[in-house]
Amino acid sequence: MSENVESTRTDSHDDPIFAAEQDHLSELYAKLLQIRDDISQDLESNHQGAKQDLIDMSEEVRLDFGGADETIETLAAIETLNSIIDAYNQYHDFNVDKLRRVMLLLMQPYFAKVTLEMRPGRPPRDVYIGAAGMTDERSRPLVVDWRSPVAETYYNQEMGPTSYQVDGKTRNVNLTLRRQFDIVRDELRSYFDTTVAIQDSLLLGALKRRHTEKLQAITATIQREQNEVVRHEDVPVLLVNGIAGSGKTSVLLQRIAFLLYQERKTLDPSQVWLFSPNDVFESYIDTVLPSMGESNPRTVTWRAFVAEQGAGERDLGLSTTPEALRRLDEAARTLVLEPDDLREIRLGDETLLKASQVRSAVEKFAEFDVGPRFTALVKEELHDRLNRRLAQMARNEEVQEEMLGLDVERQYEIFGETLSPDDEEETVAYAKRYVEHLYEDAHDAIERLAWLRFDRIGMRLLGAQALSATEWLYLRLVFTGIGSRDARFVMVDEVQDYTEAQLMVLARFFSRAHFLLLGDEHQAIFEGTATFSRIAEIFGATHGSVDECRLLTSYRSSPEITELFCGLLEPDERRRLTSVQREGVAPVIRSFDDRDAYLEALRAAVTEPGEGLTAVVAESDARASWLAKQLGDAVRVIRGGMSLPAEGVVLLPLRVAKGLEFDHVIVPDAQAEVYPDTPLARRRLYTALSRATHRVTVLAQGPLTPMLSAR
Ligand SMILES: Nc1ncnc2c1ncn2[C@@H]1O[C@H](COP(=O)(O)OP(=O)(O)OP(=O)(O)O)[C@@H](O)[C@H]1O
Repeated sequence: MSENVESTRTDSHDDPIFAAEQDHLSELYAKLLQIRDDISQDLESNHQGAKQDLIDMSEEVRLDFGGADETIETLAAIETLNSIIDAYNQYHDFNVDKLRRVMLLLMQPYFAKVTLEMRPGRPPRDVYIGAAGMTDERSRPLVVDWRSPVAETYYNQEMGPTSYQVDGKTRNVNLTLRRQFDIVRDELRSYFDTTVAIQDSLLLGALKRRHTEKLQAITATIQREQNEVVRHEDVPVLLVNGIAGSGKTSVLLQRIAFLLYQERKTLDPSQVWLFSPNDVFESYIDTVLPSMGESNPRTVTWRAFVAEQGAGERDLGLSTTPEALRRLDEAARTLVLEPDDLREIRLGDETLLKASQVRSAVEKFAEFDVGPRFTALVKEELHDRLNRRLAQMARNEEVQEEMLGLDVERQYEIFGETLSPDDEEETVAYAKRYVEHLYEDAHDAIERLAWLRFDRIGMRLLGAQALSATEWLYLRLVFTGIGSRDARFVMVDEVQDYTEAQLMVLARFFSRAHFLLLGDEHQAIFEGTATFSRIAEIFGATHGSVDECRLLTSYRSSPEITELFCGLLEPDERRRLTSVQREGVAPVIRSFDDRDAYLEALRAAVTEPGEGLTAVVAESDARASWLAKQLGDAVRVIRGGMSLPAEGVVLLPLRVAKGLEFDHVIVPDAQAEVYPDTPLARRRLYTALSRATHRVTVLAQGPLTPMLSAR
């Protein structure tokens, strides 16, 4: 990064600009406090009002199920009561949301201001940008949300004529001032004016701070290349290739917050899926979105996804080849289902549709090739047959008696009313609802395709002894065409660690969703994973087009560390990468001929007093166990499902360390034997070293890996 040009930093109270900005802040803060108090009071009085109304109403309502008339009256009264509660809730939700935004802003009302000439000749307008938006009582903006269209002018980092997009239209404006603030509550600590936006003073301040055990939102300091991803137009697939520490995970979370804001009327967080590498990582990122006032999306690992889909007990399928999936696709075209490929529909001990009935439903559509249409037709037929069977059961007197013998509470639970059938016909109608209630899972089983033995079919098609989870999921997709109709966005972090077959499953499972795929080819730490060009081909085939972005600056690591891990890359590539300049410590790289000296150095490194969190990143799980024995209490072993401590020394295998960061990283076993000069070992070493923010210690037991030189 080049040097900062014409930037001022001030914290002097003699500065009139500082004084004016502090005045503005104080005034705005008072308004925010007022808004907070008004809403709380409103909520409280409404709550009390609501409480009183509800008490009054509920006292009027008598639960009287004596006869048909009384029952109807009681139910009507309960319904009125419910609608009152709903109305309060809606009003309440709006206020609660506003209160949430105010509380967020009271911690830091804004972090930047842009002054814009909206139209030539008109006085310029100051726009203050914060983590959330807030208007005053006359609906004038006090602070605008960082995701609002006009805030783009801040992130664009273009002085003078610039533009932003509103509803697909470009608005041209003139940016005359871009000011950043360091604010805590109502106290202005300093401000920075950037006339030529090159170096970001706020960014340097943020990077100097020691990292915390949880990832932080980067809202105030999103950089230009990152903003292109965060605010990217909605495309079917966006593939981001970024070096270690370039903010991929951060950008991913900001993008989710951006989408939730932009599509707030229609997008629910549950329609956003986030695939993360492991559950330590899941807990590392779980406070970022809530700190921005948003809910977390559905976060899953591949393992959890597979289990959720009912394929959990199989081999995860990490060695499944794309050819195997293509063979399934092809073989399915001429597949003739055999009687043993089908299964009866049962619930507990009760068989609801016999195997012969399932078979005849399948035979009815034998002229269709196996595929979504065939499956939909058979499912419909099975639902019909099940309905007929349930109708038959409803005429059974034993069932009717069982129903009439239900206690009142259970009747209410099932029917929303108590039973008082007048005649035989009505009794049968109730009994129909009763059996539908009892056996509703049978319809689900039909939907889930429980009548197909995928393992048997797949094993026959592939001539294999067993199906992997990947193959099983894919075969089911051959039958259904799609997995999720509900998901709208699927984000995959660390995409370089997925195999082609896994990605083929995801692309097809979420064929209607838009994808954001982020990764770093140099961090592919497993054998046999997909290259970026293959990733683009796979998603191009299912989604039509793939847009690509690059992130080339490292924000995590000091220049010394960035130089060390970038030194492992091809010279061509290395030249394009940069890091943010700040003070750093030279890495320590040492090798030892004898084991005792090595262990002594390792123990010294882990017990050496240091700030923050230190991680010993072991090359494999086996090495992590060996090291745990050697280092004993000096380190805390991190396993799946745990979260990181704020400080101290942890020991974890590379597989778990990926995606995380630490103040100090110790890479043990850096001998040639463990890290030979192979492409895979190079990527593993690059991944381990790039976890460090400030310090790196590399220790080898025997000759050092040829990829590094001692220093
Ligand atoms: N614009 C930014 N402002 C402040 N900090 C940033 C910015 N971008 C990234 N960072 C910080 O840099 C570090 C690395 O970010 P992040 O983990 O998102 O990168 P990554 O590309 O996913 O890394 P990796 O691929 O190596 O796991 C984090 O501490 C993050 O807070």
